[in-house]
Amino acid sequence: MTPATSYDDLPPGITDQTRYYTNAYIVRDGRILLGRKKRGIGLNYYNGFGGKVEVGESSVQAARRELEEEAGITAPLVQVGTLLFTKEGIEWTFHINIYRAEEYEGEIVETEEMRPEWFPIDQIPYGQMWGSDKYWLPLVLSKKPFIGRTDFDADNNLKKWWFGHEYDGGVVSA
Ligand SMILES: Nc1[nH]c(=O)nc2c1ncn2[C@H]1C[C@H](O)[C@@H](COP(=O)(O)OP(=O)(O)OP(=O)(O)O)O1
Repeated sequence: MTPATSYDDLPPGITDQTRYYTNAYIVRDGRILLGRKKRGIGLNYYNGFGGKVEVGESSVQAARRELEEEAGITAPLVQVGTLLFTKEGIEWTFHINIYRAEEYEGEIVETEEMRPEWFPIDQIPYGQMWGSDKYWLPLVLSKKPFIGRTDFDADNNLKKWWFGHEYDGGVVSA
């Protein structure tokens, strides 16, 4: 059988190891719910709520579980994008499905992992977020399905990126 990938043919920066993650945003009444990360990679960055997809789970099941674990709420999440994230020194690619919802149930709570905070959508703290989010979060807000790739160095500086989405009848790079 032909292998799915050949090392000779891989695009630069990609390995054949992939790990699956999720990231979810609640957008409601002109505001977006972000969480300030309290531990791990991306400490103190504002982000959506999400994490690793566990064995036996679908991506959307993982997204719902992580939202509940990290913010205490449930929501009818719909996928809006996919991000391939690489970081120098990490040998796998993070495949992150991005979700959004306009409604939620439950009471938003601070957890061990995240401190939730609402931001007006014209005051998103991009300076305290992963460097590529300013390019693709607007696509989440406008519900434009997208796919993208972001390559970071070991110090979390954004080195290269590409986002594609469809609009006005064509596919463009944002
Ligand atoms: N908003 C974002 N923009 C971006 O460019 N990369 C992001 C991102 N959110 C997460 N990533 C990347 C960086 C990070 O190393 C990886 C996994 O992110 P997470 O914060 O979800 O991981 P965690 O290790 O906290 O997962 P769990 O422990 O399962 O919650 O995905």
